[in-house]
Amino acid sequence: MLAPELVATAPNPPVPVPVPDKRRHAPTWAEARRLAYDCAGPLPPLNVSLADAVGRTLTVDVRASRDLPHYASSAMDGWAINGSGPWTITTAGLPLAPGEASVIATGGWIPPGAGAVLRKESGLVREATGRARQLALRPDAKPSETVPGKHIRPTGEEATAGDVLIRAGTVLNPAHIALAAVAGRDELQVQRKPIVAVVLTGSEVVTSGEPEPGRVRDVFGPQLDAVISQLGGEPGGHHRIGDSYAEWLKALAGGGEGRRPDVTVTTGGTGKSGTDHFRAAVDALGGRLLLDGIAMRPGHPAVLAELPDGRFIIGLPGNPLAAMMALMTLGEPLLAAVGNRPFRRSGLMMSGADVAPDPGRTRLMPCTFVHELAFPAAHTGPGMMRGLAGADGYMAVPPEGVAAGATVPVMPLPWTVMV
Ligand SMILES: Nc1nc2c(c(=O)[nH]1)N[C@H]1C(S)=C(S)[C@@H](COP(=O)(O)OP(=O)(O)OC[C@H]3O[C@@H](n4cnc5c(N)ncnc54)[C@H](O)[C@@H]3O)O[C@H]1N2
Ligand code: MOO
Repeated sequence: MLAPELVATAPNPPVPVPVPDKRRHAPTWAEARRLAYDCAGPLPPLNVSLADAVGRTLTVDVRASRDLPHYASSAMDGWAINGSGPWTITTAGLPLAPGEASVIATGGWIPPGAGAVLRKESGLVREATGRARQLALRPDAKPSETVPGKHIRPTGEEATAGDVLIRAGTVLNPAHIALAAVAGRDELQVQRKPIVAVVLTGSEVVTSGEPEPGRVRDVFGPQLDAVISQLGGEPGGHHRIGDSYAEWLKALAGGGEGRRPDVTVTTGGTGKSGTDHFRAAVDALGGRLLLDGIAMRPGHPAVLAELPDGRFIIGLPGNPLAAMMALMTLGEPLLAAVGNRPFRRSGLMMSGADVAPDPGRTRLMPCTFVHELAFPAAHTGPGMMRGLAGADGYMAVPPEGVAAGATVPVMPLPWTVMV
């Protein structure tokens, strides 16, 4: 559905990102995406078992260390034969002299001297008292049944030693894993996925049932791990805190239970009220803000920070749609960079509707794709989920707006394009 402009570029090494200057305008949506990609470098690779390698990206070519198959084998149940018959049946698995045959099963090793395999349906065994059993070609069998090489799978038929079987950069599917097993591998070297922890804030948030007035049902807990996985991350656990500075500091410092995350995503607390502690906690931990606000709506208070230990922190605003648009803007490129994947450029689609100008900011509008046109969805207030739930992607409408029929940048949603 997306236009071919949705192309990828090669990963770049991380580039130094200047500390945001408060006097400067907030970066645009496009600048914020690029900055989130450029600020991070890929994690080192790791070796995993074949079972754990599916869906991961291979980092070194898998080559055949020897010919595949590594021995000539029978393609049929029958007899290995030497010559054109009749044959004397001898012990299986031993070299065959001219005029000898021995029983062989499909996949069985072809003994030295065997020139072909006669399949069971084409042979006739004659019992001979006091003598070895005799094998003959059935009168109705094709004469070609005994030509050299018949029903033999030769050595190296699938690959020659040194052939590249799976290229580095391949996202491994189950058949790749099976091929690696055929090549004798027990482990594969793959790109490590970033571990992404979530810190959910807000003392008004409840996690089950229908909340009282003044309380809200948590929209992030149920969806974030799935989205993180779809963006190429490995969910690293949830931590719920209230609105106190001490809780924020402890949560961002980490060091508690579980694996050390590469990225922490926080929800809420990006505003400038007394209960919004993101910036103060990052500062107290010696971290720096790489980005503080984006010229877009919704999601403008989004923040991106880096701690001295190299951990990235993405601060999502509390408003549900604003948070998810901020995650698409910052999380998608950051996880791509850390996961050694290319930067995803936006596609271009024709807008199905007029969208009015909104000077100074990009509007991120969940949209549906109908007959190659992108239509803004309904129910897309910053606090809503309904519009996003029915959307195919989101439009990034520039400040000057867009007329129906004109092209507009469009991005897929993580669940409409899997990584
Ligand atoms: N005076 C101003 N007030 C606000 C501004 C502003 O510029 N000046 N910006 C507004 C915008 S835009 C946004 S977005 C929010 C950002 O708020 P925070 O990131 O500080 O988030 P909170 O204040 O904690 O919560 C905002 C909103 O989101 C709800 N929320 C939080 N967590 C959850 C959750 N897990 N599930 C569902 N809903 C959640 C929370 O209850 C609030 O309604 O600030 C605006 N205000
Ligand atoms: O911009 Mo807020 O981020 O609309 O909800």
